[in-house]
Amino acid sequence: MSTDPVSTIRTVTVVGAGYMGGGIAQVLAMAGLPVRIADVSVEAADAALERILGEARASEDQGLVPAGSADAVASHLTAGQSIEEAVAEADFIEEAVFEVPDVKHEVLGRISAAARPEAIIGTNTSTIPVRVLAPAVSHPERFLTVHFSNPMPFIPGVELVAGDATTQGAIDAVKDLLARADCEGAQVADTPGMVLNRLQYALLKEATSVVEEGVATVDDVDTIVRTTFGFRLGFFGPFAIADQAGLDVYANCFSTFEEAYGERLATPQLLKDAAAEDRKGLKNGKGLVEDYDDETRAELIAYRNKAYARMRDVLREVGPAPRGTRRGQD
Ligand SMILES: NC(=O)c1ccc[n+]([C@@H]2O[C@H](COP(=O)([O-])OP(=O)(O)OC[C@H]3O[C@@H](n4cnc5c(N)ncnc54)[C@H](O)[C@@H]3O)[C@@H](O)[C@H]2O)c1
Repeated sequence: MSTDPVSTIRTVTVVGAGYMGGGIAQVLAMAGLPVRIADVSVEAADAALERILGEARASEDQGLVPAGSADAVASHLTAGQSIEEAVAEADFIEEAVFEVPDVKHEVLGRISAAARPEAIIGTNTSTIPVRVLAPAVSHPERFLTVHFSNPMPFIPGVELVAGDATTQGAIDAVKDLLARADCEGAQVADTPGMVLNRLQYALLKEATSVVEEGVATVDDVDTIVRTTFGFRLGFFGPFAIADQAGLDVYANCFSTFEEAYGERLATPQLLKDAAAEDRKGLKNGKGLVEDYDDETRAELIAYRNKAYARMRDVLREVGPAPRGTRRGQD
């Protein structure tokens, strides 16, 4: 028999209070939700609680989170005695144990057996499809991937993936929870690696090829990424960036890529269609996925310029990242 998942999440349990689970618990407790954590043992959960409270205090002392955040975490976060005890009353349970399907199956089975049937269960898996994990859960209509990013207290984006049975109500309840915690959820299809890691790993793969081919050193790759398109990514995604550069420019560049690298970097159909419709992006107001009237265009350019100018200020203030010892030179 199917059960409607809760429509408003008021209490949370995080199972697996390691690096990610600890950060997730911290952020949700900071947002004022009662949060319980559970781990392999009561000792592990207690130790995680101490660690999270210390991290919350340190973040506040460094001015990285609003004043009062550490107290909010201290008053909202508790450690459970066991997975079963910790999940019994929760509206939402987030599983954040090791990225090993068998371990996740076992833990999700225990969570679903002990939780209320209407409790929503999320998995923080980075790569495992929902359809692989859903069989571990009874009432799969309340199960979905809720993939937070690292370091959780500071990165707001969350990927959501519904399984075949997941109800829209469960997705909406999680989106509402995320909004209350100042996070932003985006729903994507059930594929290995989803969107974030597929794009991020594609970048690493191409960066590795560039170095292996002797095109650039690791340092030069990093410098180019940080100082050029990486600069834009805090504000815009790839489609908006293409519109701003000019779709005709992109089409010409893809021709060169296709000639050099073949199918792997061939012109995407979306861009071919745009060229056929004389879509040039911001320059003629006809973009890849949206059109821009003159007023929006002017506002967008002003926003972009302000964003990048401020980005330079932030980088000057924060300074370069500390470096380790280069391998082979120690
Ligand atoms: N580290 C990242 O950058 C990152 C980013 C996004 C998503 N994730 C995903 O989050 C999940 C957790 O990753 P992490 O980096 O926090 O790992 P982690 O090793 O820091 O934490 C895992 C926690 O799960 C606990 N655990 C393991 N088996 C358990 C069990 N049977 N019962 C209860 N607790 C158990 C461990 O004791 C540990 O505290 C993984 O699925 C990972 O892919 C990680």
